[in-house]
Amino acid sequence: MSGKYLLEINNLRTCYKAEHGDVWAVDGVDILLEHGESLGLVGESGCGKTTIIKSIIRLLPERAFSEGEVIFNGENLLNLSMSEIRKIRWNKISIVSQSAMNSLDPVYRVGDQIVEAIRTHRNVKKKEAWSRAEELFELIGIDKSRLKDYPHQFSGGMRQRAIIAMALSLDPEIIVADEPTTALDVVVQSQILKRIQNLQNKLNSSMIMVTHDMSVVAETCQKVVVMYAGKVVESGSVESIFNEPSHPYTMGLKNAFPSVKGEKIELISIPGYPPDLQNPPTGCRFADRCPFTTKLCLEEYPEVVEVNKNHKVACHHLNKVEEMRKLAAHRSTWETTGKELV
Ligand SMILES: Nc1ncnc2c1ncn2[C@@H]1O[C@H](COP(=O)(O)OP(=O)(O)OP(=O)(O)O)[C@@H](O)[C@H]1O
Repeated sequence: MSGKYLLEINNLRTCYKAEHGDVWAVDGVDILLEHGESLGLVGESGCGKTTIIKSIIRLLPERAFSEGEVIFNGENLLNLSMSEIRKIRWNKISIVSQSAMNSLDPVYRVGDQIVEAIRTHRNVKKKEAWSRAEELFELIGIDKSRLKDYPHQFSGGMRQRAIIAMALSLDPEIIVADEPTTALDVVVQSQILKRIQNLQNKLNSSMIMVTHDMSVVAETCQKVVVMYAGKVVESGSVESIFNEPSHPYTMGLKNAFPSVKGEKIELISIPGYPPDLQNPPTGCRFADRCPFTTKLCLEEYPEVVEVNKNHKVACHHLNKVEEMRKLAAHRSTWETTGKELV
């Protein structure tokens, strides 16, 4: 273990080479993850969240490449050979993905699949691996007798918990949960998120939670990174970002999801769509959807400024942030997108 950070992503840029031109889906992203910390990577569909994860563990398609640094335990993962990266994937950085529920093989008992996963990476006897699987089922709250069941005998929520057990089976240093609960109903979703959070605390592993839902982040994370169109627009502690959102996009995202504390707030969605990443604007990428856009926003990409301890924002209008916050809470504000309101 070296350094303060377990994972340090510096100026990560990832490009997909498509027929009609290059798509820089991730464009200059910095992320710092500390030991034992849980970080929420949040933003609308298509903003580059999954691309960041695929870049970290080098699972990009052939016609894609990354630049920059992804330092994990002192090594730049982008420079490792495929055989070296395979030793890290799953073993040290494990993924619970969007489609994980379908990744259990229907013809094998769930327990055997966990045992198999453990024994592929660790030189242990079957019996020892089975005890580990029992221990993990206890941790995720499923009776160990159910290890003998087939996946179809599990509910969706149980299947997802079994996948989490599998992801934890090798004591990874980082658990990446990529939209782990989107396919589940709200009640099960909340139970699973609580469980993930408890487990992460108990095991003291670090976590990256990828989601489009701000309330999921509020429930499970300590730190937040808000992405928009391939760039980080705001990052900081959950308290800081929720109490004092400083980028209009974060303010908009907060409006769009029900409060986890159950406070009644009016849900307001952000009108419009993110820009085409094949031809991104020169200025702030959120400018054409932002109610506070000025000429400067259209012309120059804003610098990242630290507004509070470890709370960083890329917006030209931080001098009027309080006024923006007040206005952003009203639906009418978002109906005037593109007109200088402050
Ligand atoms: N294989 C690919 N070839 C070309 N472009 C791609 C490819 N995969 C993703 N993209 C583009 O990269 C951008 C980022 O996609 P990515 O899947 O990382 O976003 P995301 O935030 O994870 O979205 P979602 O929440 O929908 O998964 C999108 O504009 C997408 O169209």
